[in-house]
Order: sequence, then C-alpha cells, then structure tokens
Amino acid sequence: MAGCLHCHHSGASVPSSFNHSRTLSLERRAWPASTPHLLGGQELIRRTWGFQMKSSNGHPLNVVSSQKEEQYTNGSKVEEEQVDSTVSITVIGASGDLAKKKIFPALFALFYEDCLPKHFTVYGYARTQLTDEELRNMISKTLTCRIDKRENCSNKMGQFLQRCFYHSGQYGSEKNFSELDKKLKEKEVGKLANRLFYLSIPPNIFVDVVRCASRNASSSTGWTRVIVEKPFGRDSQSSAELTQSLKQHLTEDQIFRIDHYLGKELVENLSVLRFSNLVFEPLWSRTFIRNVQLIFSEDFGTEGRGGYFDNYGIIRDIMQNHLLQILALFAMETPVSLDAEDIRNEKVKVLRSMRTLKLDDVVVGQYKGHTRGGKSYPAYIDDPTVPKGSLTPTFAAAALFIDNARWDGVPFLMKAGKALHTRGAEIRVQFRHVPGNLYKRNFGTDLDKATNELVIRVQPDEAIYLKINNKIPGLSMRLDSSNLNLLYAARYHKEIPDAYERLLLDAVEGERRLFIRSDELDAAWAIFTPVLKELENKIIAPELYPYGSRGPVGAHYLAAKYNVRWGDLSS
Ligand SMILES: NC(=O)C1=CN([C@@H]2O[C@H](COP(=O)(O)OP(=O)(O)OC[C@H]3O[C@@H](n4cnc5c(N)ncnc54)[C@H](OP(=O)(O)O)[C@@H]3O)[C@@H](O)[C@H]2O)C=CC1
Ligand SMILES: O=C1O[C@H](COP(=O)(O)O)[C@@H](O)[C@H](O)[C@H]1O
Repeated sequence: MAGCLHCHHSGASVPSSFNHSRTLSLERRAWPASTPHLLGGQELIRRTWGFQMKSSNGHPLNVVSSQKEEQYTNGSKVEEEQVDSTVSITVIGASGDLAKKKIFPALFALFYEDCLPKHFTVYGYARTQLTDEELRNMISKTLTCRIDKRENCSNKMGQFLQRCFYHSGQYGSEKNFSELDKKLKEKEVGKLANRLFYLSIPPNIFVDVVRCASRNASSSTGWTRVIVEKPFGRDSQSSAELTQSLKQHLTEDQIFRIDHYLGKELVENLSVLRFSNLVFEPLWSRTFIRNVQLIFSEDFGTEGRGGYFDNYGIIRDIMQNHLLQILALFAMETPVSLDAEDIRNEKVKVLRSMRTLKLDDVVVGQYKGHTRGGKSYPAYIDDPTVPKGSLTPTFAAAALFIDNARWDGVPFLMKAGKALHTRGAEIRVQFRHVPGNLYKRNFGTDLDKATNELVIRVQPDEAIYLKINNKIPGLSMRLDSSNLNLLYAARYHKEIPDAYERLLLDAVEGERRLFIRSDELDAAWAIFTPVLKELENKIIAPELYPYGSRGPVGAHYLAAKYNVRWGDLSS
C-alpha cells in the first residue's frame, strides 16, 4: 500500500481499511454494533462484528455466520487477529460504454497506485457472451498508465488483468447470480469476503439486479455494497419509487449513489478552499457575494447517447445532479466535522432551503444543424435514436435561490449545454462592488468590469483564479482587471486522478461523503420536478441554437433579469 497516498483524503474519523491483515475491529462497520435487526420476526441486538444481518424483505445481505464473538469462514473458526479480507468488485453491465471508458480504467489506476487491497478480484457481468480472456482483451484496450509514472506499466497491466474475470448472465436471473456467487466464493476462500457491485446498466434493470444480487450473491461474511449510477428516476415520484424498491433489498448504508462530479478534484477542493482560508470564508454570504454561476458546457452533441438522453434532457442529465451537488457543497454551512453524515446533513439543509424552480426562471434550448468552414454539424433531432420533432432540451439556464439567512436574494445561476462552442465546467463567484470605491472614475461607467470574481475551473485545465483590480505599471493611474492564478498544471506536477478513481476507492473504503443520500435526492428532485412537468405539459418549445455556438440568447435575458452578466463571456 506504500504507493497509495490516498489515506484518507477527508481526514475524517474513519479508519483506513487498507491494512490487509488488519484486525476485524478496525473493519468499517455497516452498522453500529448494537443496531437492532429483524431476523425471522425476532429482533436481535448484534453485539459482535457489526455487519449488517439482512434486508427488510427477509433476505440475507451481509449475514454473519456467527452471532458469537468468533468469525467463521468455511466452517472453521478464524481468530480475530488473523482474518485476511478480500474485496470482489463486480461490474454489472461490463460490456457497456461506461464500464469500458471509466470503471475498468479507474480500477486499474487504483491498482497501479497500490490503492486497492492486497486481495481483490474484479468480475465483469453482462449478457454478452465473453470468456475471461475476451474480457481482458476488451479492458486492456482502455487501460493507461499515469503519464508521470510509466515504470512497470505493462507488468502492472498484466497483473491487473489476471485478477479480472467474467460471468455472463441475465440481469433478472437469480440462478445466474447464484452461479456468480459460486465463482466469487472460489476466489474468496479462506478470507473475509467483502463485495462491491457496480450497476453500470440502464436504470430500468437496477431493481432486478439488486434483487438477484442481494438474494443470491451477497457476501455471507463481510460487507456488500452497491454503487448505483444515475439517473435516479426522472422526477420526485419515480425517484422515490426507485429508492423504495432498492430499499426492499438493501439498506441505505449499502447504497452508494454516484454523482461523478463529486469525485472531481476541484469539487473536492471546494470545501478546503472555503473552510481553510480566512480570506474566503468571511466573504461567503449575501453580504459580499452578488451572484454565483455554475456553468457546464460540452462541445459535442448527444451522438451515440441520444436514446438515453431524449428521455431525460439536460436539466435531469446535468443540472438536477452535478450542478446542484456543487451548489449544495458551495453553499452549505460549516459541517460539524468532515464525517460523511455531517456533510450530507448540511447539504440537505441547503437543498431544502431552496425555492422550487419556476418556469419564468428557466430557459431551454436545443441545438440545430450548422455548417462552418465547410464542415457540417448535425442537429439534435438528426440523431436516428432521437424521435423526430423531439422537444427535449439540450441546453438550459436557470436562476435558483436559497431562502436562508446566508443566501437570501443571491441568484445562483446555472447554465448547461451540449454542442456549444467549448467544453468546460466552472464555478464563478461574482462579488459586490466596493462601496464608495475611490477608483470608481478609473473604471468608466461599467462598474461590473471591476467586480472581483473568483473562478474555480473544474475542467479542463483545472485552475482557481481571482480577478482583482490592479494598477497598470506606469506613471499614469490606469487600472485593469488581472488574475491571481493557481493553474494546477503549473503548480502540481502530478496527474489528477479521474473522478471514478476517487469514488470507487471511497466505496471500497466505505466512505460515503461523496455519495448521495436518499433525503438529498428527494430534496434535489423537489426543486426541479414541478418545472420539468410544466415544460412537458405546456409543450414548451426550446429555443434553437446552432451547434458550436454559445447557446440561446434567452440565457442572457434570464441573467439580465437578475442584474447578472454571465462571467464566461468575458473569458
Ligand atoms: N456512458 C456514460 O458516459 C455515462 C453513463 N452513465 C450511466 O451509467 C449506466 C451505464 O451506462 P452505459 O455504459 O453508457 O450504458 P450502456 O447502454 O452501454 O449499457 C451497459 C450494458 O447494459 C446492457 N444493456 C444495455 N441496454 C440494455 C437493456 N435495454 N436491457 C438490458 N441490458 C441492457 C448491455 O450489456 P449486455 O447486452 O452485454 O447485457 C450494455 O453493454 C447508465 O445508467 C447510464 O445512465 C452515467 C454517466 C455517464
Ligand atoms: O453524467 C454525465 O456526465 C457527462 C459529462 O461528464 P464529464 O466528466 O465528461 O464532464 C455528460 O456527457 C453526460 O451527458 C452525463 O450523463
């Protein structure tokens, strides 16, 4: 584990679980040791290992083989101090885009950095018929080594691939999951077995998989956790139904709802920036901040994912989750500690203090075909997987408000779009004007140009910069706006890990801070559901914008309504 400098990023009170031959008492517990569980109609108080006993539907999840102080593996008593543990990571939907593009590469990166436990196995599961070797071939094409550490790269890849296996099965087949269980057990023999399932599949089969996995492939000696990919429903109701269905088979503690934006380096840094710098924290309120902007743009369309996207649209795809999560982290009160529950409690409070979004405060757009420099770019509706005449927005801008003492009246503007002129994600904080500014004359009439602005560029070219007013050197008194610039590439000569690496590692460690709790999800949907319904019921036509442009002009009118100018226009 020497190479993994992860330990542990939050500095939270949770012990590291990377001590392979650690004592069981160090094991992260799914339940406090005295949590009551229903078992066969009787309530038992577990005072032993704290592993969860069973799901609410009566099926075992993390069943411990003994109620006594001893731990048994394959019938033989294992002394507390001697048990080695292993983690089996099963990627459900292993043949898919996300698995190939993100999950397997992230797992390899963790292995490469010595961040995975000593004993681990990766299983791919999908309907596609593949042999272990075929899976390895498929994965190997997407693995890369850190640019700054190429030593032993091919050796490491070989070692990693030897730990990868495949099982073909149907998503709703208990029999197929029992077969998987048997294979997992063969690799886990003699060890305390922890299991992580990653649902990298379309949402309509989430519940089937969770049912089959919890009934037939839960660990009988260690923990079982499930990472669930978005979308978590389409609105409040469907999200609540999904949560309820998942909770028939899993407890909330076992569900790791992933929002990969929370795993991005600069989003993770947001709290550090604010809570550990005296120059920022006192300014973090309506007293000094005029508006906050959360901007996401992609310079490509929905090509290849139109089928999925058309059912969701950009508000559900980006705003309700990624941008809203950033907003909650940005605006929360100081948590009691860095513990996951303390942070998530504060995020929920922000979300619940937010005003329900109104139609008047939303602008929607959709990209249309465009020819530039002899090259043609398709319209959204040219995608063969998108229904003709679709009104699904590929762009949206929205003005949101947090009705609490800290943020009363401060507009939080969001803008997200596909097929725009650039790719990026950033947080822009525009500060108020300096009262009675002595240098007012030097800015001419446009005081907004003198606004201090803090920019947190999440991607690409990660950076934090602060626009300040400065005297241009020389004999005259002329001012300009310059940047105090922290460009990550110049400051840190280290490759930034992919968001999925951080999140997978957290899930293995049982760190829930960067995963979405069900009450957060409910609060998030409550903000957006009414407007989503209204857009659909009133059949609101999106404003068309050319592929590769800056998006609909309506976004500027919306900002102007709140006396805001989008900060990305001047960059
Ligand atoms: N791709 C991305 O960039 C992102 C994806 N996500 C989410 O991650 C999850 C996985 O995404 P992605 O990999 O793109 O999805 P895919 O469409 O590639 O599906 C993954 C696998 O699921 C199986 N599958 C696909 N459609 C069906 C179906 N209708 N019924 C049963 N099985 C099906 C296929 O495997 P087989 O046929 O072999 O069983 C496929 O390889 C989704 O929930 C998606 O919303 C989230 C963020 C980004
Ligand atoms: O969740 C999603 O995110 C991607 C953008 O992620 P990024 O890390 O590449 O910025 C987006 O393309 C996709 O539509 C959405 O589902």
